[in-house]
Amino acid sequence: MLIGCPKEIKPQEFRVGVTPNAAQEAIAHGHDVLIETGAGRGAGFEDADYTAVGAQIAATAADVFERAEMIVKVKEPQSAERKMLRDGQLLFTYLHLAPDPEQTQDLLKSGCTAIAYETVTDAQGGLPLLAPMSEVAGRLAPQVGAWTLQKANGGRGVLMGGVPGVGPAKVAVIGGGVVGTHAARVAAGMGADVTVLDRSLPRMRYLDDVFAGQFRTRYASKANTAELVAEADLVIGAVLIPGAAAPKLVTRAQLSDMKPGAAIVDVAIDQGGCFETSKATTHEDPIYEVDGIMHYCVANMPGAVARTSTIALGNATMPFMLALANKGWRKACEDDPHLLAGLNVHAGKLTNAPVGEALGLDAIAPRDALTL
Ligand SMILES: NC(=O)C1=CN([C@@H]2O[C@H](COP(=O)(O)OP(=O)(O)OC[C@H]3O[C@@H](n4cnc5c(N)ncnc54)[C@H](O)[C@@H]3O)[C@@H](O)[C@H]2O)C=CC1
Ligand SMILES: CC(=O)C(=O)O
Ligand SMILES: [Mg+2]
Repeated sequence: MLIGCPKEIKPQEFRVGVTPNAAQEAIAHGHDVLIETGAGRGAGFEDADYTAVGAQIAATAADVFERAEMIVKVKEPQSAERKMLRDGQLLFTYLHLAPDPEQTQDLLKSGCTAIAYETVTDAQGGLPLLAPMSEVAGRLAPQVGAWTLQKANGGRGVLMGGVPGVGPAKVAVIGGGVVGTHAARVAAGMGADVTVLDRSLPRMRYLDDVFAGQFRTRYASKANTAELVAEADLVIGAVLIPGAAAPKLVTRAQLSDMKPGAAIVDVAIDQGGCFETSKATTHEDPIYEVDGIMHYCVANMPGAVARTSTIALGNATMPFMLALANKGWRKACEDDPHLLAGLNVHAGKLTNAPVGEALGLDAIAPRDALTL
């Protein structure tokens, strides 16, 4: 199979979908790999690193989209990229369709087969292709939250760890999954006073067992969430209902109960965000203020640490990319229900129920798409 990897064009997105290591493995399996010139540079990989393992370099994205049977990317295809997708082409990348009706319509119209990293599952109930970027975004969240809290950025002027004689910042993390756990660990490591809110008792038992003494857990009832949000210097949004639009857990009215200059980092923004006042921002202009509360809502946070993120993502996507290339998408999905769970669009049909529900569109079962 010819595997194509264009350069990412989302603003300030420096990751790349195929690493030289992944290219080398695909070539060893008998496939061809076509990389757009400069695609890896932001992550520290030069064209020569790809040609050294036998990959070809394309001069333009158009060339990659025209020739490749499977496109492997990082971020959802942008409007210009969607115009280049064609009938029968396989797309393997993050999609985040639930909050994005325009992209959904374009993918349906293109006739492509699109497998979304964020809805591929594993046997433990996890999301193996979201997890590495959730680890990165989780660990970045207190770092960007600490920066947002600085006075020059409109924040309250509170230092995460305090100093001797002055107490630390209070941090509330809503959602104790992968993002939430890594955010809580780093915030606690910075010396902050951290509480994680979740609705899953097994998850909170796990967190309590492993992180007792580092941070606390509270059940995410409306009342507990309201209380902790009002007390917090920094609130980190980290909830997920896989595939679905994020539930809105903090209303605009609640901002007036918060301390002026407190900060919100809504990591769940890629699924629409869990604060009513969240709207996606970019690394170029990451923060904005609503009712005295500073919001950081960058939908591709891991792009800021592109080298770490690219290698971590490549480690996770490589076995799935190889299965898709070796067997073709139908057989690969037939053999692996977890990869099948990643199928979001095929032949003009939506194949993910939570996305359909979020957008008010019909969705068919992914297994039924295998015979279309
Ligand atoms: N902005 C960015 O750059 C990035 C965003 N993300 C996003 O971060 C979000 C979280 O991802 P993960 O941690 O991997 O998901 P996860 O599935 O590991 O964790 C989500 C947690 O939310 C909890 N939850 C669900 N509904 C809740 C509610 N109403 N109240 C409290 N807790 C609730 C679940 O029990 C679970 O523990 C996702 O939207 C993901 O796409 C991930 C990576 C990068
Ligand atoms: C998960 C995601 O949206 C990202 O890594 O950009
Ligand atoms: Mg997005």
